[in-house]
Amino acid sequence: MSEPYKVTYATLTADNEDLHTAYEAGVDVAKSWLGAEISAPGDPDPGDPVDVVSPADPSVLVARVRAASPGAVEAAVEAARTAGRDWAATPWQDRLPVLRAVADLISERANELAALMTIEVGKNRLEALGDVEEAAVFFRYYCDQVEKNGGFEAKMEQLSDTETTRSVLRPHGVWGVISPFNFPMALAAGPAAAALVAGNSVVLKPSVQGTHVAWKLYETMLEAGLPEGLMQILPGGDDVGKALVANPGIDGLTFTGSYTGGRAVMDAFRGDYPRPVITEMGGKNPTIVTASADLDAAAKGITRSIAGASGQKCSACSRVYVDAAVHDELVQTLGKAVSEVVVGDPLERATFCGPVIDAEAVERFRSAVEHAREAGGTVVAGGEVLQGAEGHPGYFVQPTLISGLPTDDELFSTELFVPLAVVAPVDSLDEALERANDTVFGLTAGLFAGEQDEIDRFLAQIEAGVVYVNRPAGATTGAWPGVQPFGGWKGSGSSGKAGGGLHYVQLFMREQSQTVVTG
Ligand SMILES: NC(=O)c1ccc[n+]([C@@H]2O[C@H](COP(=O)([O-])OP(=O)(O)OC[C@H]3O[C@@H](n4cnc5c(N)ncnc54)[C@H](O)[C@@H]3O)[C@@H](O)[C@H]2O)c1
Ligand SMILES: N[C@@H](CCC=O)C(=O)O
Repeated sequence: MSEPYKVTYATLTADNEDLHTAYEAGVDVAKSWLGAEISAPGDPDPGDPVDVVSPADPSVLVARVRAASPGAVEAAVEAARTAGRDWAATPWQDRLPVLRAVADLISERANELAALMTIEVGKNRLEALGDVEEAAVFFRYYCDQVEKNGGFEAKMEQLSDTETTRSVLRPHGVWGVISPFNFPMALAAGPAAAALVAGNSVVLKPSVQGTHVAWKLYETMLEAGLPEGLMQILPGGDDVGKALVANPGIDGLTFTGSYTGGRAVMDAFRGDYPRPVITEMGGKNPTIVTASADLDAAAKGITRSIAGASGQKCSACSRVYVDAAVHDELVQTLGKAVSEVVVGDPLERATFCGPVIDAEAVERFRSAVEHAREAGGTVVAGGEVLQGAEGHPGYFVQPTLISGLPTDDELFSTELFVPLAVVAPVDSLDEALERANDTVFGLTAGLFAGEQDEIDRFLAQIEAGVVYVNRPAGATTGAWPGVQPFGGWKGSGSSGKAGGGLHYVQLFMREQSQTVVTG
């Protein structure tokens, strides 16, 4: 019997046979779920059916999704408000066991949920298992935070013997949670868990392209014993998200997705008084490599962050600034590593890079490569669209590295969300830091360097919320709750507090100062 395994995004190899056997059994279960019809529970007037297909093979129907009607949005918010009253009044000590049971049931079902995710959004098995386990860990971590902080209730100083004051963090009410396609379990579960742990109820609007996984999360939460009504789900696209944002019954909102979507949500979430809104948005994440760096480690970490989840992580590395003295050597080593990435059916054990999500993403890739060539760049590795080639019926592209472009080229500033990075030489760490920071984004960043002084300067000057030094498991990717709090600066995130960190649950609560005079 081999050792029990735990998959995180930093898991480098998976030679544990039990893991693969269990995942493959999960594939059989997930296949039996395919083709489900999904609409908001009790919706009398859902939208026309939209087919969600597998990006690895669009002939595979994953789910037929009918968007929530305006009436269903109203009903979900109202039901969440009603159920939320009892939940908010439930002592935190009684809320936590329910949410820990949710975490345990998610972990128990990890293999079938991960397999469904592989089919629905194209993640390889380790990435998908990591995504599911991260969802469970979010529930556990936020429960632990509430417990460690005594439910965020504290006695304050006294001005007289007859007066006592407590500071209490209390829930807001109903939270809207809008989630993206690329972490269809973890990034729906994370904000939902924090809201629920804090005593709120939740209305979830997942991405259309991750609807089936989000639906299974919803079902799992109910089956684990979450009180009826507390968690609502609204299938559908941006219009359903907009209807949720416009609903005056929403007391707080989290949005995880693109920069444009996040900015639109922040503008639209207005009402008679300000309500909390947390937006987690895109990235254009740089890695800096100095002349003192271990170039093999750099090539490994950067490759994982270019090609992991097919470049569809907000944390993906898409820019590399390397000291001119080692530029050619790094480009050669990195180019080789990128060209050796195994691209293919994400259900296969050997695959590292599955498909991108849809035809639009393939088109973004194709036009970026074309632009790079026209602008005088060199395609060092990859560059080809594989869609339609032997064994690649879905939206497959090659992980790609491009050199030789000027650093003001658009490929250094636009988030593409495909497995493509540009590399450029710099004359100094100062120049690298200036270029790395010269963006609206500030999500993640990596450094490979051998000198302590370089590490200190990077940590002091880089403008990003999640930073890594000398990390072959992922130059810019692979944060884990309780280990690396994950949140963006600047245009990558609005709250300045990070998911899976020490200060996140508190964002879902508001402080009440309670002074009581006796005698
Ligand atoms: N910072 C983070 O933690 C983080 C994590 C994951 C993904 N992302 C970012 O998300 C993007 C990829 O995900 P995506 O393509 O699903 O993003 P997206 O912005 O297209 O959609 C995200 C969600 O928002 C909804 N939505 C979009 N516009 C809306 C609007 N105006 N009002 C209400 N709802 C709206 C969508 O239906 C979906 O559920 C990338 O930019 C990536 O960097 C950021
Ligand atoms: N938390 C993930 C990224 C989530 C965004 O897509 C990471 O750290 O790589």
